[in-house]
Amino acid sequence: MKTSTSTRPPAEPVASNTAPTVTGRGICHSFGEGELKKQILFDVDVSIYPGEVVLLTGPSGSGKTTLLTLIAGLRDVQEGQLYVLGHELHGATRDELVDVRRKIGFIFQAHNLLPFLSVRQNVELVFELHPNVSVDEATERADKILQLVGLGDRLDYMPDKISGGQKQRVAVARALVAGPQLILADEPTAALDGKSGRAVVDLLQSLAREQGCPVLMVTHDSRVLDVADRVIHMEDGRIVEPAQ
Ligand SMILES: Nc1ncnc2c1ncn2[C@@H]1O[C@H](COP(=O)(O)OP(=O)(O)OP(=O)(O)O)[C@@H](O)[C@H]1O
Repeated sequence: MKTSTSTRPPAEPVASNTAPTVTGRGICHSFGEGELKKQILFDVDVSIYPGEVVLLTGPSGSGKTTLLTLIAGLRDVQEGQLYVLGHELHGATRDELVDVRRKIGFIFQAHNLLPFLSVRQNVELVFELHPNVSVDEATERADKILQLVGLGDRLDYMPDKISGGQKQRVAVARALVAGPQLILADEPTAALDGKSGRAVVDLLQSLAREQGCPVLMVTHDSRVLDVADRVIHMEDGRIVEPAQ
């Protein structure tokens, strides 16, 4: 696995011989049927390389979340080619999609913590998708990553007893705990004040880089633009800035 340190310069050029983690070519996507059918993505090309932090920006409704959920294997690819972590998602079976999702860490605006599970249990839950990881190992790995995100003293707290920023850090820990090969984040700082939002993206950047996996983050938050190695800008379902 590629490793990097905090001294790694931002926007380090990606070696041209590095295989992309994500390659999309000619992706089109529509919602609805018949007369109500509306095309949302038009011929989108996108590449994401190991180790980079890429921001996906653009006005509301421009198709950012649709693209992110396609890459996540959460929607069927209708048209175009989309390779994620070596899998072609167009025409992929359910099992293949589950396999891809297992390798991806997701962070959403609403952190989606389960209110009846403790901080530690919310993170351990990820291993439900990894039956080869024992309960003891799941606990050990959850505790370790929660220490890393600064929540080692909140392991047994319930979500309603921690702050919004801490909840989002639990969500980051959950996204990273299984050693993902790609992190997809949709507006991870939207619900946070400036300081907490900054802490979350800094953490995401440094931890993601330590684990060597790329981050693709949808954001409207101009306060976090500086974490980007690259910005992909979308308008009306098209990428208007070069994708690579
Ligand atoms: N499940 C769906 N069914 C029908 N239309 C949808 C669906 N999901 C999204 N859309 C439409 O697709 C368009 C793009 O939505 P998308 O969520 O991808 O945009 P976005 O750029 O992420 O916007 P925002 O920044 O507001 O989250 C919007 O017009 C939206 O209404």
